[in-house]
Amino acid sequence: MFIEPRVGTRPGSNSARRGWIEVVCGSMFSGKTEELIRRLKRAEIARQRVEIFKPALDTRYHAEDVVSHNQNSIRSTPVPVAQEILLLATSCDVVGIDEAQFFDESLVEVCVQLANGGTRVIVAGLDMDFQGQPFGPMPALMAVAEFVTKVHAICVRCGELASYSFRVTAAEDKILLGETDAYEARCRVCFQEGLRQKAK
Ligand SMILES: Nc1ncnc2c1ncn2[C@@H]1O[C@H](COP(=O)(O)OP(=O)(O)O)[C@@H](O)[C@H]1O
Ligand SMILES: Cc1cn([C@H]2C[C@H](O)[C@@H](COP(=O)(O)O)O2)c(=O)[nH]c1=O
Ligand SMILES: [Zn+2]
Repeated sequence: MFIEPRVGTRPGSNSARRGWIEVVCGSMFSGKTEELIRRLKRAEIARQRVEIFKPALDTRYHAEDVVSHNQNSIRSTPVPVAQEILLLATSCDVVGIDEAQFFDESLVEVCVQLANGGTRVIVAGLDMDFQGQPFGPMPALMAVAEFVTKVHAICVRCGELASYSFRVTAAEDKILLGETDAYEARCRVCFQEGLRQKAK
């Protein structure tokens, strides 16, 4: 379990407000959104000023709220491009960003600027797409983050830990919103087996 770091409390440490970046990544159904919501709600309990953003294109469960697969939710602001987060996140202590894989690379600079300015930034997103390739700005975000948490789903084929999101349809577009209608959480072995079956 992730325990929030207490910063600026050691003797001699710089007491200026410190920011940092946390990344929560993994496959679909691995609990990224649940973990994001858990961290953000704890920050709200601590009376910190929290803002949550998601890409406007993600309208799966709700136009505005961030909603997990088990229907846990938190209010959010949909934004069309990452730069808009900088305009909307002034004067908050904690910024949460869900479905980060859908933003372009400029999200990395946005997160760095926020953290440099003293904001705690928590980013959740898919580390790999349906082909097992790194997804959008996620690899670069993991590189610049102070904390990276990789969470796992359960492989629906064999019950092992799952790190892959297998697309059960033939669609080839990188972006295809969906749930269990279009994706299965799979382990490495079952994911590769699925790709071989598709290639036949
Ligand atoms: N194959 C699976 N493995 C683990 N959890 C699953 C699976 N399928 C459905 N779930 C549900 O999904 C929840 C996680 O949802 P969520 O946080 O939205 O995941 P993510 O954001 O990573 O897609 C779990 O608590 C569980 O109830
Ligand atoms: C693998 C993969 C996924 N997507 C879409 C499918 C869902 O709408 C989201 C992921 O949501 P989750 O909160 O992580 O379950 O991304 C996609 O568009 N392309 C892909 O390759
Ligand atoms: Zn498996």
